Amino acid sequence: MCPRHYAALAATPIVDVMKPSTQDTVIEARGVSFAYQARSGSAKTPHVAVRDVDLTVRRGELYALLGTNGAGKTTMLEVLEGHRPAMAGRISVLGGDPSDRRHVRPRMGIMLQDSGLAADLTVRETVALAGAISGRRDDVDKVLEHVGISHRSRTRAAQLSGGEKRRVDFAMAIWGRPELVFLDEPTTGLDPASREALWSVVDELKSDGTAFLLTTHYLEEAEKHADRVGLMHAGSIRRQGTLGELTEGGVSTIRFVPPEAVQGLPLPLAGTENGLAVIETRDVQRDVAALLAWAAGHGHVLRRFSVRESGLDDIFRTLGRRPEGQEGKNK
Ligand SMILES: Nc1ncnc2c1ncn2[C@@H]1O[C@H](COP(=O)(O)OP(=O)(O)OP(=O)(O)O)[C@@H](O)[C@H]1O
Repeated sequence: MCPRHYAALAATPIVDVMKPSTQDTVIEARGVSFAYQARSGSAKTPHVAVRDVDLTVRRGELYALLGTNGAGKTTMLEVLEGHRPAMAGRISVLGGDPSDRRHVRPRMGIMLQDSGLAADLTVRETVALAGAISGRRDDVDKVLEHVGISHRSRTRAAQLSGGEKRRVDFAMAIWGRPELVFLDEPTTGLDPASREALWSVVDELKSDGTAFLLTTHYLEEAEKHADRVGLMHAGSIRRQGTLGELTEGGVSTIRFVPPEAVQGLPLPLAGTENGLAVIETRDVQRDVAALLAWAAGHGHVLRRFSVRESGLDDIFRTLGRRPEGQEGKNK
């Protein structure tokens, strides 16, 4: 779409509901755009935060929407949650219009970046109240236990730590095991054990068929738990696919402390880093085998030997580099 088209977006908010392509499709977005209206000043050009995004999330799948700061991830989530009307494109969430609260509320859980808990309510009251409004049934004590916050059930929200508040937010989102859960940076502020506990609940619900749409800045969490990943920059999805598809053909690195007076390495050195020799490879298995055979044959011990596969962070670094207008359309 041309910039002039985007300039017209803010005048015509629409929610064009589409029929999902398959029975398993929980979220389907085609060509979705959203622009924030300029509030003051002479410039009336809206700020396009999401442009022409295609995205599909299927039953039992975790889709991670990753990207640079200000890329438009939260805005896209808010459109799909039904909190902001898309200004172009077509959407189906749970087979209907995400702004139709009666349709989606009983089937969808949302963990916002900052939910703003009522300071005066206890943990138990907060989760029970959110559960009652959700239209889904569950047992408050079981839910608190499930997310590891039952020891604070009688504590008022105002007295909770940041990480404890996140667990309460998570409890409200998964109440009643919804079909679809939005997680906006769910593990920010959680210690490593609490993160692991949250992911084990997500994995369990996923295996039961719950679909998740996640945003996070923790790439390693997306690498570990996402079935598919979309990488966003400046409002568009620049790359989209499984981790394998996204990292295919990427460069992996082998590192080790070079043996004294090393000579005749079977592979070229890419350089050294903090005293470690670094070898870059596109065929890890072949090159690791060659290196270890060489070391064994010459009686060398390769201390601190490690292999780092090409990952999302490698793609991330190149995200902002693609010239505007030349990026491929997401799948
Ligand atoms: N209420 C608003 N009014 C105007 N512009 C906004 C508003 N909220 C967000 N924006 C702008 O829209 C763009 C996308 O913001 P958004 O919060 O969706 O990005 P994000 O990818 O979630 O960022 P982050 O990773 O930093 O949380 C940014 O340029 C931001 O400044």
